[in-house]
Amino acid sequence: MKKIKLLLKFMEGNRLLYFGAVLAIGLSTCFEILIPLVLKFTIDSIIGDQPMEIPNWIWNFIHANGGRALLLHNLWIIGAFIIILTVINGIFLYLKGKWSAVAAESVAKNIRERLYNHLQHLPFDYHTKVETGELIQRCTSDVETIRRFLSIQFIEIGRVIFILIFSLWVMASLNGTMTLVAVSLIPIVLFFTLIFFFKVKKAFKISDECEARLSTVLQENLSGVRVVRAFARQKHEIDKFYKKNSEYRDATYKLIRLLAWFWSSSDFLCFLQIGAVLVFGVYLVVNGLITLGTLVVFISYERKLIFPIRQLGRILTDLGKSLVSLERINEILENEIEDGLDKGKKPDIKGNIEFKNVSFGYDEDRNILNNISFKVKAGQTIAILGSTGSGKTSLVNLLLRLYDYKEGHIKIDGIELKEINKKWLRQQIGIVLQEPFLYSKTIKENIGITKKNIKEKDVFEASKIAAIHDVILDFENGYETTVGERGVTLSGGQKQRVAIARTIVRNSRVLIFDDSLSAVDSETDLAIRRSLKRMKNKVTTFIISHRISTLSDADIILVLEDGKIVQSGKHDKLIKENGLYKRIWTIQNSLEEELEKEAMGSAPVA
Ligand SMILES: Nc1ncnc2c1ncn2[C@@H]1O[C@H](COP(=O)(O)OP(=O)(O)OP(=O)(O)O)[C@@H](O)[C@H]1O
Repeated sequence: MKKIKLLLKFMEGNRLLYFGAVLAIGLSTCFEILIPLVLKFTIDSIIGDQPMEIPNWIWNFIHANGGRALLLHNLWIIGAFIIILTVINGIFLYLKGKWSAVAAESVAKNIRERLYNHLQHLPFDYHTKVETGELIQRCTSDVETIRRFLSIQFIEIGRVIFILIFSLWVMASLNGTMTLVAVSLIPIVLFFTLIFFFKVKKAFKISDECEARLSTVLQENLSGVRVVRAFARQKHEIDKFYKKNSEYRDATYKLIRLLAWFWSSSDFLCFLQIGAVLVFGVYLVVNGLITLGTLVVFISYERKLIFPIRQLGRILTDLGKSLVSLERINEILENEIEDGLDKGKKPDIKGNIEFKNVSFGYDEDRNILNNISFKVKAGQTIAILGSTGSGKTSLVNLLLRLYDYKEGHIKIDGIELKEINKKWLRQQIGIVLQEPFLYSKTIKENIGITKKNIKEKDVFEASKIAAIHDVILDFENGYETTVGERGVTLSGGQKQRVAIARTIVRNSRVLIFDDSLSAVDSETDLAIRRSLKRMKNKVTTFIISHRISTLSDADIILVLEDGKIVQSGKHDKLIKENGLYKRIWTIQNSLEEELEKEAMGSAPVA
């Protein structure tokens, strides 16, 4: 019931169109029902000599225009009348098809827009947990299933109801006993259909889930195709795909077997019912209990009645499928959107940041960050070093309020972070993510994507700071060079620098580089950091890096281990302390020395 309500909610704004479609199908059914009655009248009262059981005004009309004799000698008039009825029936069927299709398209558009809108507002955490392939399937295939149901089957339910009412009413008025025979197997067909509906619903769900798993494998494989190639994992990936593909095929086979079994056995029941009408009807005609015309009406109504009832199985199956799709869509919509995204203070951020005894964990029972405290003044650079998984990204994510801290305080310019409007905060703080994502657009569009009406000179300026301007100008199409999906036509370092330019162009007072200089060489890294220092505004900069040379000239360096600050201070102080910083510095220094020696040794003697 909840799902039906949801469906009706999605239909808001299109209900009038659906009402029109239902009306059209009702009128079309009336004309469809009328045609066998005209045949009965022709067989019994024009060709035969039965009394004309027609309304008086029709009788008067026929009588005034030549009577029965005229019709008998001009049977084409009856033929023409039947054609007219068929054409009117066709017009109503056309209107029904048109209106229901327009309404269904509009509903599907509504659902897609609602889903997309909702996905944009779900918390960051949601997107780190769900599979993209699964989401894509829900936004496409599941919406399509609902669209198809609403456009075709939904209205068919109305048709079945109309046929049932009109034909039973006419049949009962013609002959009660024959009507009982005509409907004798209908409860069995209906029962059979309903049982089948419940069985098949489960099979459809399994098949859909298998399809989703298959899309996920495909999507992951295509996104990570370069990793697969680099690690020569093609066989593993192909095996994985084959497995999911076979599971999908098996689930679909099962479904098809069920459907085949249903169609064949229900066909048998339907023809048995038509046969019963035929045999019993012929018996009644032979014994003069009903007319031949009445038998023609019963046979033609029986076909009109029994097949749509059998079709009810298909309709209910599709209804079941649509309800499953609706449930899957609803699962997304039921996720709460990010809390208070546009609520809170919108201070003019200067960049003084303080962490005071901050603790945070993704799960209730495990802290990722413990008792973190430090202060950074506007314009200073703070660097964070730590082993993998020590909590560096988590720490800067807190600053953007992608997650909220559990304990302690984070203050920006003295204002508690939780009081600041999330949307505003994210507009004020620029972050270059660990894995930069570039759109399939030109480099210029990629850099300017976060700012409206951006000026070309600002794009150039940002690119110069990111040390990518000259590289871009060297490309044949310069800034108009289209970047392939995920930026594959650029090198890792170039991609990182375009992403840096994209962040710099926003003129944020706080910048975060989450290991974003890892793919650039030391010289470019230095050039970028120097340009950042020369920027007009005082920018508070967070740099996460594993490379000591990137961190060494920071005003404050934090060393994280297991979510705790184990060392902090300037480079000169830290290299004197025994600890992680000194260890990494020593290793990196000796590596560099070795590389230098190797380079000297291989240099040609002048
Ligand atoms: N969305 C999440 N849900 C649950 N746990 C997470 C989530 N993101 C990160 N973690 C866990 O939190 C811990 C810290 O992760 P984080 O990404 O902050 O580390 P990091 O120091 O930035 O690592 P790296 O240098 O590898 O990027 C890890 O154990 C990680 O598995």
